[in-house]
Amino acid sequence: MRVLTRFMLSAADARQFPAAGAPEIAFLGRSNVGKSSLINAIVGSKIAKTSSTPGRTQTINFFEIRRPGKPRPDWIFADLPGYGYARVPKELTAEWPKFIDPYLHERPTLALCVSIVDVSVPPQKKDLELLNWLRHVGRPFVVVGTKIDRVSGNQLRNNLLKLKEELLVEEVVPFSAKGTTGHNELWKKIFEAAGTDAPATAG
Ligand SMILES: Nc1nc2c(ncn2[C@@H]2O[C@H](COP(=O)(O)OP(=O)(O)OP(=O)(O)O)[C@@H](O)[C@H]2O)c(=O)[nH]1
Ligand SMILES: [Mg+2]
Repeated sequence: MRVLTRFMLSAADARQFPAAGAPEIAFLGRSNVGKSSLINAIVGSKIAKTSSTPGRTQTINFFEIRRPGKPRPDWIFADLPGYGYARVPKELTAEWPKFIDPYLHERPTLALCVSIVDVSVPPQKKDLELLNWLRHVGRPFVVVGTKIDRVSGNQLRNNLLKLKEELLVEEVVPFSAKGTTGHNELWKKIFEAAGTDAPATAG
């Protein structure tokens, strides 16, 4: 889908969050799982910095997303720092719960958490921990299984099944940032969760 994007700010602290506005979509997952790439893929431009070095995104980065012709932003996308990567400085890891917890607890306009997992590796304990955290906070979430371009056929089916079993979810949306799989499906979830006024269309 074609959208216009605007970088708002990077917040390293709850006091720096932008004023709540349009329904907000948060993108969460382990370090290097592909959060920033997923955002770039669905908006069709490189707004979020990606890197093969885990721990690249260390702040919550906010973006306004607007459909062409709309006077106001339709959504705010929040690219969250990855968690659970041991090689980032220890102080920073210690900061994460403090930093993300107020966001998940208090952000009034948070409409959907997109919880991103990697289908090319077995389900990880950290993935389940994040979902349980979201369940505890009571935030709606959708699980997206990214990097499907790295696995094929049967293996993909098996990995998706295993993810559903171990993460205790009914659905994992297959996705690739290197192709088009899952993009429309994810947009549909965003429209539904945010109560946006028109269905997502392809293209
Ligand atoms: N093959 C493949 N590689 C991907 C996909 N999505 C992301 N990657 C790669 O995975 C690496 C990490 O991607 P990022 O989008 O920076 O990951 P992130 O979760 O934002 O990382 P942090 O911000 O460090 O937590 C990069 O090398 C990407 O090119 C995908 O769908 N397929
Ligand atoms: Mg990132």
